[in-house]
Amino acid sequence: MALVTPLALALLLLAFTVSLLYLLRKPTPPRSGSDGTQRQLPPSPRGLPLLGHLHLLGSLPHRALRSLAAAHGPVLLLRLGRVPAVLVSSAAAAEEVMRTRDLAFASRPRSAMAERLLYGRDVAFAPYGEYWRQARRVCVVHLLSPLRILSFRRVREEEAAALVERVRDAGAGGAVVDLCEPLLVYANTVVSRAAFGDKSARGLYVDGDKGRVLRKVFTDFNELLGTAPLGELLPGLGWVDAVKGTEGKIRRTFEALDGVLEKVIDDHRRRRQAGRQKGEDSDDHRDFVDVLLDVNETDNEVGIRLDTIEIKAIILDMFAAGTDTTSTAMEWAITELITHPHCMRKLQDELRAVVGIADHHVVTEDHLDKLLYLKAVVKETLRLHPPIPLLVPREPPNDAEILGYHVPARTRVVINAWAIGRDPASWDRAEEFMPERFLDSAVDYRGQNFGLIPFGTGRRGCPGVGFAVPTVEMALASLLYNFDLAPAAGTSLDMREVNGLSVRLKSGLPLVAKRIKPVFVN
Ligand code: HEM
Repeated sequence: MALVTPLALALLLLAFTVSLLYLLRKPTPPRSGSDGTQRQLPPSPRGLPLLGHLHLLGSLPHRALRSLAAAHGPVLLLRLGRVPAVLVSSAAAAEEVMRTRDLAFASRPRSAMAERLLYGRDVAFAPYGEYWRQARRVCVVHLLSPLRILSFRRVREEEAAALVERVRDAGAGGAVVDLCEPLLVYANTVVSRAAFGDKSARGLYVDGDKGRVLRKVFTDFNELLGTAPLGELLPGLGWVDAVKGTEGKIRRTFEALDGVLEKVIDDHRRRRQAGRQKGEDSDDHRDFVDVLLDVNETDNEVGIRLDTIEIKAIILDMFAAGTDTTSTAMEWAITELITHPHCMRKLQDELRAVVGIADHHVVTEDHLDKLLYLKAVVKETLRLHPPIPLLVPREPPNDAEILGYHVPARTRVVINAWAIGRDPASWDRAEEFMPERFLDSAVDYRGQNFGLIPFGTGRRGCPGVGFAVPTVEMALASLLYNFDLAPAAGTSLDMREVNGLSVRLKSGLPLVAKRIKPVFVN
């Protein structure tokens, strides 16, 4: 996270100096509950005044937090600047938060960034309550239902074919391609076409200056959502965000996105009006904007009514939640396969066996059900590299409990899915990439197995799993059916991570893509 300017650094150093004096004092024992009764708080490592435990997070908090949990236990009380937080790092503790006491932990903390960028009316950051219940129902029942997801099958197949062509063209003559770029374009285009429909999405992703500017706006949007403003964590430092330009960037990004959404919604309204006059009313190819306008215009069975701002907020949520996460999962899958050539071979053998080898053969979604090793590869990738390693924080509005520890009301609850996925208590040879572990196993990521929770679970679990998984599988199958991927001669992959809205590869994924067979273009 690019949070620190020289000015902020000076302030942090000052805080450190004050803290050194404080360190000479005895640590404070855990305090009682908010109503004054004595209840046992989770253990808490020694913190610093002002910063609390913020300085311990480092640049990759999921890693630092796993070390803290190893030293102090699976449920820890931390203070991130002025924000109290409980860190959950075991499957048993996660199960208590997301299943046993799911209702108590079904709210989210307030995020000033999300309020600014998502109109304070989205789903993912909304506090638990009537608005969230209704908006989430719209997502689950209307936008992301199995039937709706199936209706985007053609989008995924066409975009996977376009991805293959893009990689073929960029890698012509043995040129090195940073695969992260085409994978992100693929994830973005699939979500854009589902959200806006083919016509409007094509307008957004045109090549040339306009397309580039818009892609940059969406990149900034994801980057901002992955940033915690300093002022939110440390009292009195809100002005630092203004000085370093975050405020201006938020305003510009918000205005640009708002303009795009206004135009797309207006176009849809006009087209729908014209279609109604012609008597057209087909549900087959409705995009998200159409579906939300239907909810907006009709009195439906549960009386949900969305206004234009809420429609814009929900659409932006789909971009925020569904693009970086999906492309990150694909990046890590390819990275692990390249560093485990026997797994790559096994997957490519499976692809040839299922899809066939004739030149005109292409991967379609009909093949996905038969690609069992591919499914195991995706699960193993999400176990070792959950794209959002600390999930999305929860916040109990009232006093609550985790594994017998008292959790005071409005404490932020952070679940380290990355540490849980690598916990030797749940996994044999936990640090190793072994897709075979899933071949004869019913374990999956849909929320019944708390050792594997890349999508969270319970009331706030990800409603986009059914959209994300075929998107990831189609791209991986199409790429690995068509290309042998390898680092350029004399280089190896840099597997270091960088933190953001999702945790991605720091140096990208520079590869040579050697065509296995002529790419068939339909
Ligand atoms: C590999 C891809 C994805 C991953 C790893 C992922 C992960 C997550 C996680 C960890 C959460 C928070 C869960 C919790 O608090 O228990 C979440 C929430 C959410 N995700 Fe996903 N997601 C992915 C793709 C998608 C897609 C494609 C969409 C929609 C098109 C989507 C829509 C949402 C929404 C709307 C929420 C908020 C749910 C709520 O707060 O009620 N996600 N996702």
